[in-house]
Amino acid sequence: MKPITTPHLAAGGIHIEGLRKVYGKGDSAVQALKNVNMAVAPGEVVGLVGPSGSGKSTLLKCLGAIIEPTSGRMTLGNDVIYDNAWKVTDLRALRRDRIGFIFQAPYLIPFLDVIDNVALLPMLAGVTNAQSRERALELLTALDVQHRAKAEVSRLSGGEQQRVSIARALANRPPVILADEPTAPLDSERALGVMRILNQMARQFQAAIIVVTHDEKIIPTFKRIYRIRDGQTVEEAGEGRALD
Ligand SMILES: Nc1ncnc2c1ncn2[C@@H]1O[C@H](COP(=O)(O)OP(=O)(O)OP(=O)(O)O)[C@@H](O)[C@H]1O
Repeated sequence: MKPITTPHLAAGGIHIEGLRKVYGKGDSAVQALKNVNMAVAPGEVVGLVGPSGSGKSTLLKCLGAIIEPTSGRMTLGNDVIYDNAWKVTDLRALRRDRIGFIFQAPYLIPFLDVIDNVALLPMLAGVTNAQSRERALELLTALDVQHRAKAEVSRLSGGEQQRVSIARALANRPPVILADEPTAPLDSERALGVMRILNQMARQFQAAIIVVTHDEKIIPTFKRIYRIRDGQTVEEAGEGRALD
């Protein structure tokens, strides 16, 4: 096995120590996460890989402040988010402003055009409409779909919709992006295309990106992988196969 290169997280990134999650109580309790340690630096894309039932979704939901862990510690940049209890009072604002989500399906809003799908989150966060649209257009340009800015989402190809959903995840400039099986339905070429984009976006916007995947096509692209099994993570060096 190759040596591990855990990034130093002097500034930014996400850091998790000894995270545990128990569902239920007593005899029916399930220890979904037993001891998860993870560090992802700004600009880095890591893989989170594990068999069914190993705890990937639970970890992603804890990271995304969708469910509450049982114990442990999570920091985002210099801020302690969770330390045996939430340390942030407004979890909705945390999810909206500091965490970007990318799913297997794009889940775009059908009655908004492309640019407003991306601009909506900054608008909800209090950015003016004009600035939100400007930011959305900048992201759509970075993702090479700016020519579709005024289109209805139903008129976009699947690949274009996926790029718009990546732009939306970046719209509030979150320090962390959680991607849940973003390449599962795609063929090899398109899957690698999405990974190329995620790597570019991580560098350009200094986001720390965590990609949950089973997809053998993209696993060689990661420089670092967290394997999760029975609720525990083990870090290993990936192949980091060049994407460009
Ligand atoms: N709401 C819940 N209540 C009780 N147990 C749960 C709940 N959600 C998940 N679990 C259990 O926690 C463990 C981890 O589940 P989790 O969904 O995180 O795994 P996963 O790796 O995402 O699996 P998959 O790849 O099949 O989606 C499993 O044993 C599962 O049955």
